Amino acid sequence: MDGLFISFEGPEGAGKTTQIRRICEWLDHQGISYIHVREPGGTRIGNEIRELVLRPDFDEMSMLTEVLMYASSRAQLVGEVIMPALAEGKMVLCDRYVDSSVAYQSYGAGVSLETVLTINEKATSGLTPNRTYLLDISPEVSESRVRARGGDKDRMEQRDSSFHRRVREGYLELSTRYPHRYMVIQGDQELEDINWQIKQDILRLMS
Ligand SMILES: Nc1ncnc2c1ncn2[C@@H]1O[C@H](COP(=O)(O)OP(=O)(O)OP(=O)(O)O)[C@@H](O)[C@H]1O
Ligand SMILES: Cc1cn([C@H]2C[C@H](O)[C@@H](COP(=O)(O)O)O2)c(=O)[nH]c1=O
Repeated sequence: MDGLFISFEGPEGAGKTTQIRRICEWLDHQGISYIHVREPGGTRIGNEIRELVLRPDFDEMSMLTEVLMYASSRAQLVGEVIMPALAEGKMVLCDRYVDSSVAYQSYGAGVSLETVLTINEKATSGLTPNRTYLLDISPEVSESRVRARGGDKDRMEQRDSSFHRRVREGYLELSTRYPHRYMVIQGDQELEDINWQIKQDILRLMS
């Protein structure tokens, strides 16, 4: 039987990685078999693509190149890691997936929805998550968390506040378009409260 495929989405600093780590610890305790991957990345090839697509000095990168790079990393991840894990009945926790391309490259940067969806349909062979947790935070909270994290901003983090506002709106639109797949969680709640909501939902999905 195929395992559950779960994606985590949201703006920069929304808390995806933090929540996934806690869910992994919980799944370990429960003895539930899972894998945890992130995008872009998750494979040798994907990790190389990640370095390229996020390089802050690649100003000349065209939007089509950007869409194709995220989709290339995804195609490799789906074929090499995600599909085999699901076929073995493992749960897959994915830190970002196709909806990131829709939110960032389409809503944020203006690439047509049709282009992003067509390319990603090919890249994923149509594989869609069973559940998507959208950790929703305002651009102000996002900005302050990214600033507190320190370090240099990557190519996406460098984009202006209107871009990040459109990304957030894009995610919220996706959540209304796919209400059965999406669960929207306010990302500025206490870590433990968010974690509890996700765990309860995973238990429901597994029952
Ligand atoms: N609910 C929360 N309340 C306060 N701070 C939080 C919360 N969740 C996460 N953080 C903090 O916000 C920062 C970003 O969290 P995290 O790396 O998990 O976000 P992310 O969504 O994975 O970010 P990115 O997409 O940029 O990689 C971290 O410093 C983390 O400790
Ligand atoms: C998968 C995917 C990601 N992005 C953007 C979103 C973030 O700015 C970075 C990834 O960094 P993170 O620390 O792992 O969140 O890439 C995108 O624009 N399009 C995508 O498809």
